[in-house]
Amino acid sequence: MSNSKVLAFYITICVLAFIASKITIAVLCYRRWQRKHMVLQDGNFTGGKLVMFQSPKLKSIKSNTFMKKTTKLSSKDIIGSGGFGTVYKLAINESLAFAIKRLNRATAEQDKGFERELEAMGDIKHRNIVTLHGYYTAAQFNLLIYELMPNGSLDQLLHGK
Ligand SMILES: Nc1ncnc2c1ncn2[C@@H]1O[C@H](COP(=O)(O)OP(=O)(O)OP(=O)(O)O)[C@@H](O)[C@H]1O
Repeated sequence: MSNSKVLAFYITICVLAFIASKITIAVLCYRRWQRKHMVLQDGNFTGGKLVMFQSPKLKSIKSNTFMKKTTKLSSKDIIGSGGFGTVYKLAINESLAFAIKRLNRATAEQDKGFERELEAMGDIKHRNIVTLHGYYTAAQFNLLIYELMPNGSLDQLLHGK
């Protein structure tokens, strides 16, 4: 091999190594950023994935505790239902409770509804708008984890149950 070819070979190797190292650093930084923005992330709950956004309220809750209580929800915990799903009250302890909205995944439209709600509510933070704390997604259903409004809806307040 001529000298120029050897030189070109080394330069190519150096450029490729440089690009690979940059990509590795970018991936590691992105993963670190993702971890920082989630309190809990677990892919092992009956094949589903739980994601809780970072908030002081959730710091003390373990993902196992949260999921164990969620799987025990039954019809007696229902606090409402809308066009897309059923809403349950999930009490973690005496001072902490959430509203869990369960959306079935029977149709593509239901999946889209979940994604739309997640995108819209995940981006909003306002004292007059209920906070979305996270979500759980599994093969059969999706859950949206909301701050519980203990006094019910404005509709209920105005028109009764
Ligand atoms: N965060 C919450 N805290 C307390 N109750 C809630 C909460 N979110 C929903 N609910 C109750 O569950 C009911 C259904 O809510 P949901 O968001 O599923 O539907 P909706 O917004 O009323 O209607 P649609 O799904 O058709 O837009 C509400 O009317 C309310 O009574």
